[in-house]
Amino acid sequence: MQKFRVWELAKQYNKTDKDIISTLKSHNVEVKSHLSVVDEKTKQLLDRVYADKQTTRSAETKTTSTKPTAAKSSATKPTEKQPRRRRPARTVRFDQQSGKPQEEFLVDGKGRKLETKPKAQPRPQKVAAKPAAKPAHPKQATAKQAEPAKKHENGGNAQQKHAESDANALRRTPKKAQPTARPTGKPMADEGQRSSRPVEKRTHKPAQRTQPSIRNMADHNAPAKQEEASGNERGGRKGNRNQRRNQRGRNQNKNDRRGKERGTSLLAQSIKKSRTKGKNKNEHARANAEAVTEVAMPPSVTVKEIAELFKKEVGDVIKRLMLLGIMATINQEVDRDAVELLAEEYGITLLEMEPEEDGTEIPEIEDAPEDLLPRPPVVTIMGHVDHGKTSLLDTIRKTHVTAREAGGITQHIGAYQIRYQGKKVVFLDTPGHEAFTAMRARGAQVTDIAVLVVAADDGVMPQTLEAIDHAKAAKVPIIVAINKMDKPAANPDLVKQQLAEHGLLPEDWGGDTIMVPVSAKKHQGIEDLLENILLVADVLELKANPNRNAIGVVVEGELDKGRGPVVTVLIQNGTLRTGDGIVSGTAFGRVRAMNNERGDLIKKAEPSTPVEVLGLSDVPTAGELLYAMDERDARSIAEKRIAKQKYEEQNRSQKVTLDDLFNQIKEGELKSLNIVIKADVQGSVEALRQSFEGIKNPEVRIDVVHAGVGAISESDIMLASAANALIIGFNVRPDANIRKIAEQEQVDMRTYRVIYDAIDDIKQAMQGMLAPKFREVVLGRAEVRQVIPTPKVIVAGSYVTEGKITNNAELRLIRDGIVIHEGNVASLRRFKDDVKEVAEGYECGISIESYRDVKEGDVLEAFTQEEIEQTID
Ligand SMILES: Nc1nc2c(ncn2[C@@H]2O[C@H](COP(=O)(O)OP(=O)(O)OP(=O)(O)O)[C@@H](O)[C@H]2O)c(=O)[nH]1
Repeated sequence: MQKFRVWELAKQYNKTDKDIISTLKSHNVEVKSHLSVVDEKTKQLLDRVYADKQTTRSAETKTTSTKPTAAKSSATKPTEKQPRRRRPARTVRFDQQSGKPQEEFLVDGKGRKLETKPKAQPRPQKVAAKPAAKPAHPKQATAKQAEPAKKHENGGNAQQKHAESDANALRRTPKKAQPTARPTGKPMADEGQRSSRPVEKRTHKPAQRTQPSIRNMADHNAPAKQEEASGNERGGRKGNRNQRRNQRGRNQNKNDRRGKERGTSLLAQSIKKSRTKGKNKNEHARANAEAVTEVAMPPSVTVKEIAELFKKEVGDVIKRLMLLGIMATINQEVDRDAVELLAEEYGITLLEMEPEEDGTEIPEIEDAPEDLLPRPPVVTIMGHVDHGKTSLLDTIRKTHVTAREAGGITQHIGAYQIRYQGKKVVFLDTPGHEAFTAMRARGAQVTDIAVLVVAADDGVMPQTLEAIDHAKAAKVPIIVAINKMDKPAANPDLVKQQLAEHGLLPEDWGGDTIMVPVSAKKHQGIEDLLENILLVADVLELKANPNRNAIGVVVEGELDKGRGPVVTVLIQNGTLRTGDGIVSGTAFGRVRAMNNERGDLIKKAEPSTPVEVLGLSDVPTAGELLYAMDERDARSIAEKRIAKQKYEEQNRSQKVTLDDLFNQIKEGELKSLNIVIKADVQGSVEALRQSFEGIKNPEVRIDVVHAGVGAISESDIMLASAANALIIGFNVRPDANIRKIAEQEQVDMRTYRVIYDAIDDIKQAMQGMLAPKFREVVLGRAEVRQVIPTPKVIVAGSYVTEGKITNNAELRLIRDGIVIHEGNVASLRRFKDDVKEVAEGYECGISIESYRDVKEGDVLEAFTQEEIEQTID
């Protein structure tokens, strides 16, 4: 079902956001703000409401123009009798076909048209279009009523009455002379021209867009100017005559004022002003004309900027914010919700500003079909640990990657190009599937074909299934390489059967998955595999345009001491050349040098070529796209991205962390350190509380905001977040959910098993001495489902619920959120085999070194210690 935002509807119906919201509310449809979303049904309701209203109004307007005297009352207050005072009635003429307001004018007591102006600004007219309608909310009334007043400050009692409704705000706000309310300094006359072409708004230069435009009537001449503009547009001598008359009138007023002022001293004038201040109703009316009623807000504003835009005193803004429960200082940024509340308080309508052009996005250029040329396929090798991915690739490349790798395990993603039967094929060697997924998450689909390596003697294993899921999710065709066929235990039929059970039916069984038996070790079946890869690639008809600026995907990157950032990029489209300007994420630069996978210097890299690129300012993340472009543009985009990143980081509220505690104390940001204590037993809670409260520091005081027994809960985090506190857990462990919430709330949660460690950390952090050399990294968790006693050890038959368990990790045994024991993994097994790791969603047998007290329902948490770089201030 289609969804609509309130502001979109407002635009569509030519209404203000508030109109739409109040109309919806009056029909029992709950909407909160202009950003709220409504469904089609609600839109249909609005269609009906506004269709009805407009039909009625069109009819009324028609009557007004034909029978002026009768129309006068119906246009202003249809239900009332003839109004006592003959005030000008505002009416709007609608276009019969579009139903949109075409012309707005005043009619005098006799129904004569006083002035006419073309529909210039959609919003003010909307208000004018229903003068008699009673606003649903008094605050809305202020905004709407102020509208006619500001336009026709000399318009008589009606305006004066409207002005009174806003008098409260004005009494608080000392009146200032406002030479012009437009920060751009553009005369109001422009408004009519601009708004008569609303489409142009989209084509505004960003610089113009960033200027907050205030639809403020503080410019006393503005209405006159507007009329002038409309007069000009209508053309004709009458318009010019009016213009001249208006001008003469204004000059006369000016002269009168000057004359009066000349006759009195400045002091006398100011005394006179202060005496009359707040008493004279006409004064209020004029002041009201200065009040801002509509403001286009930039996306981020400080209190000071709000005060300027709203034409209010900073103090008043701060006070009102305080009353709304928001504490903000003059230079503090205020979020959109708060600005909306404040605007409502002041009776100001917030206008939607055109979203600024991002400047950090690079538009996609589509290639014409005739520019596309065939390109080599990019193949990813995937599979379970030790099934022979590296060996297979190694055999294909006829080099020896395995020998060079630490511990024989693939450590990095590599990208290599080979040539077979005169055709090129690119191989990516992935260590797992995270990188593959991470790249896709960034929108970079790097792989054309996935080769799934399954050891013929081991069969389908957890990561085999994971690989299938990843390839399927990426809609990449899979070719299965049944490896280790040379082994006596090889059972390809069993592998095929297992794969068939997971949706991959072999071709020879009537399915469509190519399965090739190979032996990486004995170099058997490799040609067959390559032929099949080329066959699939032919079917895929892979093409790219080499004659354009290059786009590539960062496969991996590192900071080389001598060469700076070295980035492996797979070119996807276009040709990258030495000297090209490049940008990738927030890194930018110029291609200083390029090497192919053999380390040879190359001058250009065409589509599907993996290259090592030197010359970027920084190391981008794997999966980031790299674009070739003019170097200055690249720098500019990167700088904008950096600024955007900084802004987003700054916008995250700064919470207290132990690592940053000293800096915060030093900068005077922290006067008291709030702590939430959670421990396994009451004795520990008290011991910690007393110890913490005993820590003396001249600049900061420790405040234990909460202390309790038991596991760290969500409410503890919420409390810590609200109180800007640290959580100190003693012999307790937060579960995955709690950790996630803490991360979201940016609450620093520290757990200890030795009280002195906790006290020491706090003391040292306060003195800026905290030097944690290691940080714990949780690898995963498993739930004990069955306890199997053996003579030597207790095996915990477990199910990995999160992350992974590895055989070299440390283990923590947790019972009901309390840490019972910490120790090393003695053995990790799947079925009867020792394994290096077990991934989430799989069962395994875990035994803990020299420990037997394991119970069903216990949680085993695997973790390692990660070294932290120490910094010296
Ligand atoms: N007999 C036999 N052994 C093989 C074959 N292919 C690989 N191996 C062996 O299997 C072990 C694992 O091979 P790797 O190529 O490192 O496996 P991998 O899948 O890349 O492993 P990771 O990089 O750890 O994910 C090595 O000892 C290889 O010698 C094969 O075709 N036959």
